[in-house]
Amino acid sequence: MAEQGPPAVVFKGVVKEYDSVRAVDGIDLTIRRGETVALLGPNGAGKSTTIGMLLGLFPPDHGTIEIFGKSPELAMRAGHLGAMLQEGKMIPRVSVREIVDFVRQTYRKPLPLKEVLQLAELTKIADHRVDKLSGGQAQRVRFALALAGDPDIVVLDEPTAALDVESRRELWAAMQRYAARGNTVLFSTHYLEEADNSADRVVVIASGRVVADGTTSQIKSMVEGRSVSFVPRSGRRDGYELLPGVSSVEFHGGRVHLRTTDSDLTVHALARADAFTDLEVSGVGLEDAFVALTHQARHRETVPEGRTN
Ligand SMILES: Nc1ncnc2c1ncn2[C@@H]1O[C@H](COP(=O)(O)OP(=O)(O)OP(=O)(O)O)[C@@H](O)[C@H]1O
Repeated sequence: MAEQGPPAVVFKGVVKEYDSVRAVDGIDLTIRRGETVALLGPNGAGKSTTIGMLLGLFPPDHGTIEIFGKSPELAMRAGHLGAMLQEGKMIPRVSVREIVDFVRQTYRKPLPLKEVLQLAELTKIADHRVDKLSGGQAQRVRFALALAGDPDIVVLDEPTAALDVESRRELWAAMQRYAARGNTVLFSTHYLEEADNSADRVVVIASGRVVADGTTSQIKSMVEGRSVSFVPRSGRRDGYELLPGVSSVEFHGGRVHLRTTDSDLTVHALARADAFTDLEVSGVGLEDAFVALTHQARHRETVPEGRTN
């Protein structure tokens, strides 16, 4: 689809500090209209702070943020943004239909009630009381409230935290229905699998910076190679770094874990030395890529200026 007008979101050199903590440390990020983007990072990476500034809840200390070319405050007032933040208590004694309809009516151009209920998969439980719902159903109600004003962009801060697998699946299906209408979605998550399954693009944040940005397969390929692990036949713990292809060596639980750029060469050399039992060779998953990228970012931080490794 051709892009019309300014991008959905543009961050330029955005910095936010709390006392001595630099929560966001120079983020540059453009999100195109219609993209579904996962903001992926460990605890304390700066995801919630980034989302808070995007929603205009507090301003950056440095840099600029534009939503469709407008400031976050103006974009929020114009109804471009819908948000689902981490946990909020449900009002007791009202039904799903009543709360969704109430919130709809606070907007100038809300989505039809029937459509909101369908998008969030709430039609069957529209008459249930909101304080009697399961965790997953309650999250879908929060999602419906974020959609009620028909926003162009919906922002979800760790929407599936504390949900079971089935509830997560239902919430992602609801989100994908909304994205399929051409809307832009930005969500934060710790669940690497969710980013892999649900997002067009993954932005990895560590220590307040973007450390990787691409499709999940691009991010995986940034951490090249495969993982080879085995139980050493002789109990030997040294010399593995000299094997062909090997880029790192770790020991856990009685096993040797090698990362290698050429698993065939590495395994042949191990076989010639009759060095292993219980061999496993696997590709690098997003989990491994994420840990390695975060580690690289931390390493760069601790390397004195002028050094390259
Ligand atoms: N109000 C605040 N006052 C002081 N420090 C804060 C405040 N909010 C966040 N921080 C700090 O800023 C850093 C980034 O926090 P933030 O909540 O943005 O990360 P996050 O990636 O969303 O983490 P989580 O996944 O745990 O929610 C952390 O070091 C955090 O302790």
